Amino acid sequence: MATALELLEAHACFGGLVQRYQHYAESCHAPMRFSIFLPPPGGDQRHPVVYFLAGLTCTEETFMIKAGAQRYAAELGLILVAPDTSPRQTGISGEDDDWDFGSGAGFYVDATAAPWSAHYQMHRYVTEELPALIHRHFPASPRQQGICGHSMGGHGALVCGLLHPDRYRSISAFAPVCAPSRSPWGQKAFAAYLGSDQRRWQGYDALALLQETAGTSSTPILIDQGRADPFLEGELKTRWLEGLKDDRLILRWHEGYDHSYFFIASFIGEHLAFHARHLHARSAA
Ligand SMILES: N[C@@H](CCC(=O)N[C@@H](CSC=O)C(=O)NCC(=O)O)C(=O)O
Repeated sequence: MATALELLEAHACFGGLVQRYQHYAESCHAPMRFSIFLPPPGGDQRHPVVYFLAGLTCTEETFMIKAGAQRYAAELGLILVAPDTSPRQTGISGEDDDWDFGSGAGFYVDATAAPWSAHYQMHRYVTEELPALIHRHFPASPRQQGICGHSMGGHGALVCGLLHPDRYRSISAFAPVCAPSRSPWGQKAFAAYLGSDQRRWQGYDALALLQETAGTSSTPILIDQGRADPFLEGELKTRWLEGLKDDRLILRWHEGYDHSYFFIASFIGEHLAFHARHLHARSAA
């Protein structure tokens, strides 16, 4: 049976449309919300899709409201999809106690440890259930998907893209948590969602996956990082990527930029152009 989509709001935007929806997610056994930007319609044309995974404390609204991405997506003919960052109101004890854990902090993993495993299946939701739903209900091209994210969502974008090279043709990230199994945010989340066996964490660690897939995957990756980001040394570990010498990876440093959406807004146009270049190239191939 096709999933019912409940429209929560809709706004005209740059000749296209921003909409926000709620639906029941089978993977999370919970209602989930997402925002979508649909570019101006072009006949029967199906559009490439860029998924944006937001960071800690964000919702499905944050990117659509703060990043200023719609002007670029309208020009490039891209659909943008921004899911919420976790299931909410699941009834799990303590889910709302911390800003960096539980609600708003799903870390884009499939939890294996109780009680989180009952609902926190964000990896499957983002990589399987949501794309299937988007392709069913919107003029999206299933073979032209890119994925982008910020901070916790930057980790999510790198991990989803690296684990599923067949599903995502381009990957980009702003200030990603590059090695969550060695950062306090990631360690707190992974210990609860995946259990204490740290070998399991490696499957969701972008740095480990970059090393593991070097030479076997060619998905292009763009990462932007501000040098004035207060989380750079403690949480993000972006400098560790510099040693990789990975041909897939473009890592750009920006003097004076911090961790905020002002940083994202400054470079989102270049990220979407990067995705459009690779996704449109695929359509022609
Ligand atoms: N509340 C925290 C800061 C939370 C924060 O900075 N969240 C970032 C993502 S951090 C990594 O995933 C964010 O995107 N916030 C939303 C926004 O609108 O800026 C604190 O007080 O330190």
